[in-house]
Amino acid sequence: MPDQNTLSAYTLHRVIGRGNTSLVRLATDPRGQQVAVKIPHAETLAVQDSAELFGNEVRLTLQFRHPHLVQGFGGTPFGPRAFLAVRYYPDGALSEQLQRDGTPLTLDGALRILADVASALAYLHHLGAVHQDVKTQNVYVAGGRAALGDLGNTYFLAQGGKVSGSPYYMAPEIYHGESSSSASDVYSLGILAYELLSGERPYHGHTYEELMVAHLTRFPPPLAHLNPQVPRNVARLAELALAKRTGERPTADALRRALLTALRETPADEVYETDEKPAEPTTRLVGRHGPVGRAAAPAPAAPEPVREAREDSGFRWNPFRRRK
Ligand SMILES: Nc1ncnc2c1ncn2[C@@H]1O[C@H](COP(=O)(O)OP(=O)(O)OP(=O)(O)O)[C@@H](O)[C@H]1O
Repeated sequence: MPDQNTLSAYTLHRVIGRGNTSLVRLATDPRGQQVAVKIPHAETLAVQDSAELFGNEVRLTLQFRHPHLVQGFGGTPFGPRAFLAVRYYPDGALSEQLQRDGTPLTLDGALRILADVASALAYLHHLGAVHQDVKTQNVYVAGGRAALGDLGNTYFLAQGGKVSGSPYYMAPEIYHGESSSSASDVYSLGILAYELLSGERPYHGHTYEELMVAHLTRFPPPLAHLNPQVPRNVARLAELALAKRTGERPTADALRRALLTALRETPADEVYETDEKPAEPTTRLVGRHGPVGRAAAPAPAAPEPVREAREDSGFRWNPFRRRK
């Protein structure tokens, strides 16, 4: 069986997407299974910061393992043959799906996507990591279930990293140039919740400055006014997620529980079986946010060689085990 961490192991087919960092092609892996292969643009590799972002995405995608993070199969973080093979989503990103369909999600469909993203964030936060780029462009949905992708800006708090985000989703503290934290991800999740549950983003603006003013000074209308069907506790927590002060926001796990309860499920504790201890958060953080829409490079995370996640990853996620 060819080594899944070399690009030559994949048969490349048509281009399915193009982002700022990479070209994405449909491919078949050595087992004949369809995958999406991300290949960095030449310009990405030529600039150290953007090459590091791509390398970071490759390493973390292969390191983390969770049903609601886009699954990585193999990759090479650096060099002219750098690439990342991930699960293929025929409908593309959620942003594209929403634009194409033109119809809003059903209430349960939106609650489910949000519960899945909240679950992925709770996992990252448990490990001491911050995603920093929660938005519809980075959510992928298949069969109604969602996975969060694009870990390029993700970093471990204990190791420090550059703060970044996308202006429509960025928390007030990031606009202030302060450090990001799990609460900043929760804020972005709150924006996503508004968007999916009401069909509208809570804050608008044509420029970075207009969006900054909106995020720093305005409050969105109550979710219940926009969509009276949204369960009361979900609306309350989604509004709290948009609190200007980080300490007033709920955790991703509290949102996950409220969303599952609204879906008439009993939320179980998620147990993360891991060989490694979650990184200890530290107050020392570096960096300021970068230009609109594009992140500065995070500090490299765990200095591990790229591995096939399935066999080697230390993290084992077991949704069925309850914590005593
Ligand atoms: N796993 C996937 N399955 C299907 N389509 C995908 C997948 N990953 C990416 N795409 C398609 O490729 C496009 C570009 O991907 P993505 O946004 O991840 O690119 P990028 O250059 O790495 O990111 P960025 O623009 O944030 O730097 C997406 O909008 C989507 O249409």
